[in-house]
Amino acid sequence: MKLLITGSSGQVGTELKQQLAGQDELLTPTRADLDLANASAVRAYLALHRPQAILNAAAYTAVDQAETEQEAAWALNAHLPELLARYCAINGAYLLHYSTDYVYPGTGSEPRQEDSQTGPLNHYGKSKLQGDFAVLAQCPQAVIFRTSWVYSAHGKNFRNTILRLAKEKTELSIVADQIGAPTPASLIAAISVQTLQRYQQGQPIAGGVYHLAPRSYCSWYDFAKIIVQQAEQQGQSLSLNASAIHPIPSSAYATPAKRPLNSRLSVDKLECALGIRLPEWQQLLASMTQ
Ligand SMILES: NC(=O)C1=CN([C@@H]2O[C@H](COP(=O)(O)OP(=O)(O)OC[C@H]3O[C@@H](n4cnc5c(N)ncnc54)[C@H](OP(=O)(O)O)[C@@H]3O)[C@@H](O)[C@H]2O)C=CC1
Ligand SMILES: Cc1cn([C@H]2C[C@H](O)[C@@H](COP(=O)(O)OP(=O)(O)O[C@H]3O[C@@H](C)C(=O)[C@@H](O)[C@H]3O)O2)c(=O)[nH]c1=O
Ligand SMILES: [Mg+2]
Repeated sequence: MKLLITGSSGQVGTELKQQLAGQDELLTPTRADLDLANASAVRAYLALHRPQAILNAAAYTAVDQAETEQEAAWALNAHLPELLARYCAINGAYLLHYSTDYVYPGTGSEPRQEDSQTGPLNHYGKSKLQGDFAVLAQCPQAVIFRTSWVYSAHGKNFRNTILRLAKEKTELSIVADQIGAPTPASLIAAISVQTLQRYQQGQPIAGGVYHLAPRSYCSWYDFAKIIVQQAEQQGQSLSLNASAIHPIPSSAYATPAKRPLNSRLSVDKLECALGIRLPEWQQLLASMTQ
């Protein structure tokens, strides 16, 4: 099958490319090959290459920058998914799309279900929610994985930021009142491959939104502490001790974009659809070797 992976240099895209290598015919255009913010260039690319499935791992993910670069965020997060979904609907192609916990308002303390009320607090979340609506309106068979707090060995993510800061600083203050689930890009890719295989075997899971994250939760503060403890255990030379990481409320950490406090995602729907049990975040982080 001819597969298009967009954003193949990103965290999720890199893992998808690795995990799908050799199995299918892969199209993995870079930004230099194709500017995904340019709708007519994307239409021409699709018309030329005619993929049979699209894994849309491209996005505008700079949350604070999206407050001022709204047009760029909307081009990638809302308009591109709509265009890809229309192509898939017209051409009978399969679409896997990725979304975020930031589409929810973060109220309460219960895990969110896929049909829970949305209400993004920032422009990144608003643009992603618009993308989700557009995908399902154009192509109801599409699968949207809403994930959270993505990290991988390579790329821009919280784990790499903390590992860098742990070599530069002796004290760190990290928000302890935002709760969610850190998700390795490799897990997202593995579940995506499984979902694609179900489609290829003629047994696709139902179209719609699924939460894709580990089944346990923590705060960014908890996550930072374990990241540093793990680096200490692996013998990395750090200037920061895990006991010098201090919990702070979000109100003490000013950022241009507001973040949700409760990012707990219920993963029952995905576990049931695929007949799997998702791991806990601690177990997944422990298996990171670099
Ligand atoms: N990161 C996170 O914490 C979370 C991410 N998600 C969602 O998961 C998905 C994957 O995210 P992640 O892997 O972290 O994203 P990354 O930011 O790591 O990667 C984004 C990708 O999109 C590409 N891209 C962006 N703009 C353009 C453009 N104009 N033309 C061509 N390529 C472009 C980037 O290319 P280049 O390398 O050239 O910049 C890169 O390959 C996204 O839908 C995201 O919203 C959901 C929850 C959490
Ligand atoms: C570096 C640092 C961050 N923080 C806080 C800020 C923020 O609330 C939290 C995480 O920081 P980040 O900049 O990684 O957060 P952010 O970029 O908002 O992460 C989000 O990215 C998008 C793409 C998503 O879809 C979300 O699921 C989520 O992963 O930690 C501190 O409290 N102290 C620090 O020293
Ligand atoms: Mg970020």
